[in-house]
Amino acid sequence: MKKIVIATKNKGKIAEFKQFFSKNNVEVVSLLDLEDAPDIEETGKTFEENAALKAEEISRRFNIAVLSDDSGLIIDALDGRPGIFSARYAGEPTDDKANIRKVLGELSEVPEAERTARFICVLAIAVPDKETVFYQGYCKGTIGHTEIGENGFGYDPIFIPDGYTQTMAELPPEEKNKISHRKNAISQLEKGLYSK
Ligand SMILES: O=c1nc[nH]c2c1ncn2[C@H]1C[C@H](O)[C@@H](COP(=O)(O)OP(=O)(O)OP(=O)(O)O)O1
Ligand SMILES: [Mg+2]
Repeated sequence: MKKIVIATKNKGKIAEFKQFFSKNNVEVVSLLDLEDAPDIEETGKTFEENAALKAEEISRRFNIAVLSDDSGLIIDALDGRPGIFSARYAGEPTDDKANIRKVLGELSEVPEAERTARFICVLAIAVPDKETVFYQGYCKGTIGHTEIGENGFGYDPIFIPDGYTQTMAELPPEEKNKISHRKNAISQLEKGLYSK
């Protein structure tokens, strides 16, 4: 079976990548499976820089091709925050529930029409001695008033995708994986790889 190494420790992302790649019969290997995988500091100023840091560090260290995912939530009423700080918005160590509380608190006075947001996913592919390439995907929606739903991860319980009345965390995983920023980035990646 073919393998793909993904430079992430996020179990939610790993589950989604497993679902995406299962249709190609590709086994997903993550940093949780590698011994001595480092914690990579995300010191970049953009999603691209952080995605590159993660993919290139693991690619160099193990001399293999690596995919990484840097993603986050961009809220219009918060001037794009939490953005690249999505994972550590309420401080470190990362706490999804605390991040959600902080966002809902900051939006408490913001009316319905101004609660627009989007998820972004930037994928980087690093190959030893090659230039890193990037693919991007978005998913637009609005931010709800309370957390609802048990599926997914991160900000899913407060994100209502456009065209839906439920939060992303209420959708079955197969449904999220048809419309998500991650799915849209994977589609760009497939287009990019197969058109060359
Ligand atoms: O589909 C999603 N549904 C809900 N929330 C999401 C999603 N996708 C990203 N997010 C949030 C979670 C985290 O707060 C941040 C990603 O931060 P990000 O640094 O890319 O990932 P991470 O630190 O969790 O794992 P890692 O860096 O090991 O890949 O955006
Ligand atoms: Mg991270």
